[in-house]
Amino acid sequence: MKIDNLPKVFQAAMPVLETLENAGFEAYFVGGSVRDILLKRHIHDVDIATSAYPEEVKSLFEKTIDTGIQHGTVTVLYGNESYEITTFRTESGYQDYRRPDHVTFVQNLEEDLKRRDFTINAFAMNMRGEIIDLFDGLDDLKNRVIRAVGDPEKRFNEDALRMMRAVRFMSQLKFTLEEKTEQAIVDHHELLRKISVERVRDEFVKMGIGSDSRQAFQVFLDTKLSEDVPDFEGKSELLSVYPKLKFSPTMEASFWSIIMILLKVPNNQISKIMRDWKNSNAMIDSVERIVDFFDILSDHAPTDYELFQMGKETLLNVIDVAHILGQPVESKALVDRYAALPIKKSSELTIDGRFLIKMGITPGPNLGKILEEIKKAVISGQLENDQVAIENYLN
Ligand SMILES: Nc1ccn([C@@H]2O[C@H](COP(=O)(O)OP(=O)(O)OP(=O)(O)O)[C@@H](O)[C@H]2O)c(=O)n1
Ligand SMILES: [Mg+2]
Repeated sequence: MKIDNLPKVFQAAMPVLETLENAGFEAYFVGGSVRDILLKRHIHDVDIATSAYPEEVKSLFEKTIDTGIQHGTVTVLYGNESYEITTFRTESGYQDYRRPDHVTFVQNLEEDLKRRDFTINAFAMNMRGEIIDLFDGLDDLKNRVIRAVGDPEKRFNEDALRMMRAVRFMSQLKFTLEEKTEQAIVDHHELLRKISVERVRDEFVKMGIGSDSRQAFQVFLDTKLSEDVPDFEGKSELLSVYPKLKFSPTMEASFWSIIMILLKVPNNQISKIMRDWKNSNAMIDSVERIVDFFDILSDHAPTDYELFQMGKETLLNVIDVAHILGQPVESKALVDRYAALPIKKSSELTIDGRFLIKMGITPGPNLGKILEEIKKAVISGQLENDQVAIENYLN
């Protein structure tokens, strides 16, 4: 099979492959980008595999970074892009179920593709757009099946995170899980405990916001993978409720907020669960805000001032969450109202504290109150955002 008219991301990388081929090496696009071009999905980054050793790759390009040189990966900066170029390798002697503790470079593409997790992730594509499919991945793509390359038990023992990747891809791609691959997860789910929470979390979130999260969550439960992710109060209820949701959240913060709302987690305990999953402080803050404003929106139509406080991003998240939880909100009206607010940020006020002091108001908490009152009046349209108007208003 051959792909004509390769998308721009591949075109831009052509000179890199060409340089490697002209120097007598083999070079291919591999991994998710080849899968995604075959599925006509958006391609976010392209990975390259080559028969050249890392030192040889480095000698061929002007700007390189030693990304993971002991594992064979060099990043090449070319044009405005960067490409991870990895020497063909096998991975033997996995010890911690996470990373190869020993990689062996090989001269042969087949060996490299054999070590990969799923047939749909084990394609290679050369410069001419020809697809190399050694494990019938094209059939699996057609039948929309996630199937391990070779022996699934081996693949999961090499890297237990792959079990989470399996359910994540089910959700993202709306694929089903091949029987033996699923059985191997049932038999080995507890290996997931050896993987860092951060890596598990990233897959968990991708599963939660994928387009078929219901089906994927169900398999996540059925295979008992769910027993090997951070434990928290209400986890089992959550996991059984989630597949019943009709839609998938579109954003990571919405996903976590839905979890908190479904579990009725009090706002002051949100950070505990979020921290168990090793979320960043920024993510924790967003989720707390979304849950707060979701409560407000459930209670009454937000005032202009509340809309201002929410900000565009939180508003979109709250709408996302409300939609999925089946709570009717007039999302277009809200977004339009937000867009029509006289100011979107406090810094857009034409006056500030210093202006008020110059007007003779004494610094202190009272000044803050007056400033806030002016802001409210401007936001609600009672007062023009204009220095003279504000001066008159205060006198
Ligand atoms: N645990 C893993 C992770 C990756 N891979 C291989 O390395 C490729 C690139 O990995 P990565 O970028 O993590 O995943 P993608 O499949 O590209 O998915 P995404 O679109 O999310 O990047 C995968 O396609 C697969 O061939 C693997 O075999 N086992
Ligand atoms: Mg990738």
